[in-house]
Amino acid sequence: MSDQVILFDTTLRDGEQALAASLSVNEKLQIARALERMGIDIIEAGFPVSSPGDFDSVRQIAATIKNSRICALSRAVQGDIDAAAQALNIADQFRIHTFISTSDIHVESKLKRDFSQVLEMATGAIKYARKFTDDVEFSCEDAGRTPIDNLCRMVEEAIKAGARTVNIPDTVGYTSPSEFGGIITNLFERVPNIHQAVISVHCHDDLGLSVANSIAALEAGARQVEGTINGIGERAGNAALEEIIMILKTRQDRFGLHCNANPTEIYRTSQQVSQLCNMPIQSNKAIVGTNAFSHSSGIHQDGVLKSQNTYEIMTPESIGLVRNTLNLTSRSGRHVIKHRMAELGYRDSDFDLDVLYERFLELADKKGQVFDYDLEALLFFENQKEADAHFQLRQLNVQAGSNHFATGSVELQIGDQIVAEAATGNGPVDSVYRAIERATGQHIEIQGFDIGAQGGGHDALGKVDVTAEFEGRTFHGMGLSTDIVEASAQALIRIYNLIHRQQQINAEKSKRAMEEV
Ligand SMILES: CC(=O)SCCNC(=O)CCNC(=O)[C@H](O)C(C)(C)COP(=O)(O)OP(=O)(O)OC[C@H]1O[C@@H](n2cnc3c(N)ncnc32)[C@H](O)[C@@H]1OP(=O)(O)O
Ligand SMILES: CC(C)C(=O)C(=O)O
Ligand SMILES: [Mg+2]
Repeated sequence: MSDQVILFDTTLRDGEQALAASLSVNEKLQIARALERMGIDIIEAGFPVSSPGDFDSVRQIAATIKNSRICALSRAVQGDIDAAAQALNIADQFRIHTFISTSDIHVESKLKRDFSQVLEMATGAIKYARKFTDDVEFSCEDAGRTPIDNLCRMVEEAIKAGARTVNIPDTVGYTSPSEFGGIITNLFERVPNIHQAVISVHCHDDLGLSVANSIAALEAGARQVEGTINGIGERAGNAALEEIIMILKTRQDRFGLHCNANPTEIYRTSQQVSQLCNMPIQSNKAIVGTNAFSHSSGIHQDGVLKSQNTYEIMTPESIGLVRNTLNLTSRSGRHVIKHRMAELGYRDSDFDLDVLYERFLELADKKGQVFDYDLEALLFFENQKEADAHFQLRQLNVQAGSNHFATGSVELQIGDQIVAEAATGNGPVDSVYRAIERATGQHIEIQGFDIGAQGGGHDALGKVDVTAEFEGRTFHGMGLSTDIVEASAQALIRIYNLIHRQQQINAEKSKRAMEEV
């Protein structure tokens, strides 16, 4: 049996299912590019039938990404498979992933069918998907709770029908490692044609066992593993792919397995997913948490000073976290910024050096020393900006104290018009939000408002994340500034722009529909 493990990332599909605000196409493309660069073999880009937005993003990702194979999900029904094929067929090679539940509870209570009907739907869907591509993956949803006889039967028939990869998900994170590894061993012992397909696993983290279960399955012979960056996903999430990669790399001595991923891309990709998805990383999270490589107590610090590997089983550098020895201040030039960005894993094409340098100087003037997390936040914020944004914040002023209402005034560029407005409010942010609302003439229902500091100290960059609902969809805007009121205004303006773009798309669609009539 091969010792190569295929890495399948589903951050953009299963991961995205857990987000309050869906990602824009541009945001999904940024994540797909980072995954490609990390060496992920298969990227599950979405579930095209679920919405026109998902369809468009799968199509654009399939058109853009060349070094990872793009995959899309479909239920075991022809309409879903047609949508997946149409979204993917812009790429030379692609994978269709079709699934149906196999556990008694899902078959009876959810699908309201019997097992033989489900077997027929599964094999019919696989054969149909094979009309579009040789690379068809089939998943037995809720395999972890499926009677083993039924699971063996389903796997055997799926392979006969043409599935090249058969995925065994622990959909509700129910099994223990020995149990889940046992399921895979059983399949290898009992399914006669099993070696004609790659056996994959897809574990959820409801009991905190998703990574342990995935590893147990690899030990038992599975050779594809599915997961998401930072473990984001439905409910408690999916197996964290960065943890699996580092287990395979760090414990090669024990497992003897290889994967294509470049681990030095992990840190940057993890940060990007966290920022774009508005999902902060718990500080003690394995591999990518801020504390994952810091040592607090004297005995540990003494040990690390004497020999780093007394308490570090891997180095921060191995995941792309490179310690800085150069102070970045307003006296620094473009060369050092470029050098540091390269050390952090960014390529020249990831940023416009002049723009980044200009933002860096503005920040350095305000706070003195600029840290890595500041640089990364500036880059992230710049990447979010659009030159032709309909709404742009030109100026903002606030008067606030402890005794009175605050007064905020703003000057916005809206299209080619300059609009100025002022309002009072309950605190500076409220007054500015009211002034923006007056200037735009449009009310937006805010659902979530989070202020955080990017880095430590009272001069840290303030990061504001806002989520807001408009016509049943949730939008996410982020703002970044040393002034939290300005960061709050930027986040709201970003939402106005996202909604404006959505309105334009809707208007174009109804125009096209009218023309067709
Ligand atoms: C374990 C997982 O992560 S599965 C993936 C979950 N992801 C999503 O659900 C993506 C977002 N979902 C959607 O956009 C919508 O639910 C859609 C477009 C997929 C379907 O929407 P609707 O047609 O309105 O159906 P709805 O979601 O209410 O119900 C699901 C239907 O699909 C059926 N179904 C569920 N899974 C499957 C499957 N794998 N194959 C075939 N049918 C299925 C259900 O039995 C139900 O059918 P019913 O209407 O006959 O009872
Ligand atoms: C669609 C399948 C693979 C899934 O996400 C699950 O079972 O958790
Ligand atoms: Mg899942």
